[in-house]
Amino acid sequence: MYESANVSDDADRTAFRRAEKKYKLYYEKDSKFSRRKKLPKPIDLSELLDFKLISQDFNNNGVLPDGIRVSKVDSSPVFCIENRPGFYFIPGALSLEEQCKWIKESLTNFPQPPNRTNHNAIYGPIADLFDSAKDNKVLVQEDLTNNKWKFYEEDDIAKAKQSSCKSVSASVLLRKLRWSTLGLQFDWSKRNYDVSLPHNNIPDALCQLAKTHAAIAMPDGEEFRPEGAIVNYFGIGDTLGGHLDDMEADWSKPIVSMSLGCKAIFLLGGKSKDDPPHAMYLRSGDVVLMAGEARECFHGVPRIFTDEKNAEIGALESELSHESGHFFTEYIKTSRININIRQVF
Ligand SMILES: O=C(O)CCC(=O)C(=O)O
Ligand SMILES: [Fe+2]
Repeated sequence: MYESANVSDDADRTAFRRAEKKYKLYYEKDSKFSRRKKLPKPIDLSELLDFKLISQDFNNNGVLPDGIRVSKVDSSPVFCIENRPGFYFIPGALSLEEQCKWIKESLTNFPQPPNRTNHNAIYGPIADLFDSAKDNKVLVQEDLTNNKWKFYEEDDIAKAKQSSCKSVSASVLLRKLRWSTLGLQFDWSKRNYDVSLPHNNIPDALCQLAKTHAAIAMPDGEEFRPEGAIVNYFGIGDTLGGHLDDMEADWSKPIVSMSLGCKAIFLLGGKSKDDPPHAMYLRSGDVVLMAGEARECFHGVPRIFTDEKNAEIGALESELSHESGHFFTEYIKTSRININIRQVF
């Protein structure tokens, strides 16, 4: 599912694949700037749905583009796409304060054991990754036979080098953090929930937030039960390939998906990858729900924007640096985090 920049694509077999390729980050090859600074190739953004603009237009003039409906007009509107029943878009659902809170949690607490991350397979459980990165620590392999790793102060690293232990800096590991799992642990190798793995419940505040936003997509009289969540971390050039989330038992229940940090392009395809996808922006604070038929639709993230103009995180950056210092801000300047919350059973 995950890809990094510079991976060459297969043939453009499907409409979904062609859209992924259209929006993905490629760099100019022969730019005169190329030796100093890699220059992203320009892309055509004219076909993107922009729910922030749609929302402004709706609030000011009561008009909607063809094919877009409003599902509920409460304090803020929830938008639907006519030919994608079960898909809901809530622009700016999270306040700046909420965005800051969940960015910080995603970097500090969510990757803590027993929650699993993409690093588990190589290093085993890693505690305190964020603080260790902040303190310039280095993870050193202490015991080759049992694959045991431990953080050391940078100054102690000479010892490790002498004894030719493998080592990797915490800041590199933080940059390479691609996912963590909350609540019931999802096993990516088997693409299944492994209920035998130790786990903590999803934090109450996150459950409450998910329940509130899920309500509009829930079958009448039922309340959403958050049981598992996957946190995706995107750096420059990272993408999430077209996929279905089909390991949950009851597809009438929504996946609640929150966007944090740099703006992204989201592709919502149909039930076949041959169906041309809708492309739309996802900004920090947007919430998307996928329930019912939309659970059967291929979707993915071919692009995040990390340049100042397109990332659209000015307000978030100043709020975050104001309340939490520059380390979180530096991370989020070139990153996007997505928290998607699921009812598993
Ligand atoms: O990053 C996103 O917005 C989508 C994430 C997603 O589809 C997933 O984790 O299954
Ligand atoms: Fe997904």
